Parts: sequence; structure tokens; C-alpha cells
Amino acid sequence: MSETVVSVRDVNIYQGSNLVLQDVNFNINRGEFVYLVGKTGTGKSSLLKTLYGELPLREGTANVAGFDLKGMNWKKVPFLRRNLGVVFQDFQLLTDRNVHQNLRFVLKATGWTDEKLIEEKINDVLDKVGLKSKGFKMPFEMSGGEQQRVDIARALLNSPKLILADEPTGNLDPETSDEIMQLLFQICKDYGTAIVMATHDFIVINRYPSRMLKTERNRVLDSAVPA
Ligand SMILES: Nc1ncnc2c1ncn2[C@@H]1O[C@H](COP(=O)(O)OP(=O)(O)OP(=O)(O)O)[C@@H](O)[C@H]1O
Repeated sequence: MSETVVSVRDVNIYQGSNLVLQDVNFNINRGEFVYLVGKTGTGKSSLLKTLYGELPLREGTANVAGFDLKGMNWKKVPFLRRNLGVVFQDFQLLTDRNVHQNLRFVLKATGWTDEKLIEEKINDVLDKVGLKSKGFKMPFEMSGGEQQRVDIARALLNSPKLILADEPTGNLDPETSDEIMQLLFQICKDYGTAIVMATHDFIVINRYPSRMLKTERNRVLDSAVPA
């Protein structure tokens, strides 16, 4: 049986007192690639933020990478984050240090102490994203596509079962977007990582079709569930 990485049951998502999404139900299995689409302001980021613990779960139940989100103590959020990879549109790399130091910073911050293992891990993730020889580069010396690869390398550091990506191709030209999509699908296939990717980019979706969750009129519609 396939392993469930995300399970969301009867969830209502709020921003302040506003109900953004109602009665949300879906499961995501290991190795699945799922798009999250929907018009601007319909709740894609709110859903992702709920999954990575930035927006507390108020109603319903959800389990993400083995963590029960209902009533989760905020002190547990860093542990949840260590079991997830999060990729952003604007990369969010530390601009004052090189690629190697960016990755090292995350490992140190998540409890890694053994220098040999740290070196091995950094080389491993840079290799996975095709940047093995670029560790010495500063973010400002890299193209948008290369910076997005570093962001993905960073997401892979703690070998997550799930990557949440918020418009990872939003700042990239079509050719570079294509390369990033190939990399994300490869990661799914090779390591069994589940990926949820919020996007407005229908060129990308048409080229790399997969299951879709769509936010619409306060609901989440699932292409895997017939209407
Ligand atoms: N921090 C916040 N405080 C209050 N309301 C918010 C906050 N963030 C988002 N909202 C509101 O929640 C609703 C959903 O926003 P959200 O950012 O989740 O949508 P989205 O589908 O991700 O949009 P986009 O495609 O533009 O990123 C919107 O009405 C938005 O104005």
C-alpha cells in the first residue's frame, strides 16, 4: 500500500476572522506530484502555510510527514519544518554568503554537528541539483535558474518526504522553468519525495501534466476525485 505523506480531513482555513477555505479533504502519497492552482487570493498560500505550520490549524485534522497539526504546540513547528522542504518563488537565499555556506547554515541550524557528514551532505544535494562545482559562488553571481536549484538543494538537505513549492517557476523564463520542472519530477521519481507545487503557470502544467488541487469559491477541488 502506498504511504500517505499528507492527510487533510474536514479542514477549514482562516486568515484572521475570514474563512478562506472550507471543508478541505485530500491525501497525498509518497512520490506523488500535485499542482495547487486557483485564481489569485483563493487560498493557495494559506493552504501551503497551514501544511508547513505557519498558519495554525483551527478546525479539522491534518497529518503532514507524520506530524499531527491539530493543536500542535508552536515549539514543535521547527521539527515539522525539518521533515519538509519548502521552496519559494524568490529563492530566499542568504545574500551575504556563498552557496556552500547557505547550505551549511541550514544544516547547523537543524542540529547537524559532524563536519564530515555536513560536507558529504552539501556535496550530495549540490550533485542532485546539478551544481556540484558551484558551491563557492555567491547568490548574486548566479542566474535565477541556478538560485532556484540552490533553493531546491536546500529543501533536500534533511531528506524530506514532502516538498512544498510556492510558485518555484514564477521568476524564471520558459526554458529555465522547464529545467526546474524536470528536476522536480526527477526528485519525485528518484527519491519518492511527494511535491506540492502552487503555480499560475499553465504552460508548465500542460507540459508536465499531473494531479491538480484547485482552490475555487472557498473550496479545494481535486482532479483525482471525480466531480
Ligand atoms: N496575513 C494575512 N492576513 C489577512 N488576510 C490574509 C493574509 N494573507 C492572505 N490573506 C487573505 O487570504 C485570502 C487568501 O490569500 P492567499 O495568499 O492564500 O491566496 P493565493 O491563492 O495564494 O493568492 P496568490 O495566487 O495571489 O498568491 C486572500 O483574501 C488574502 O487577502
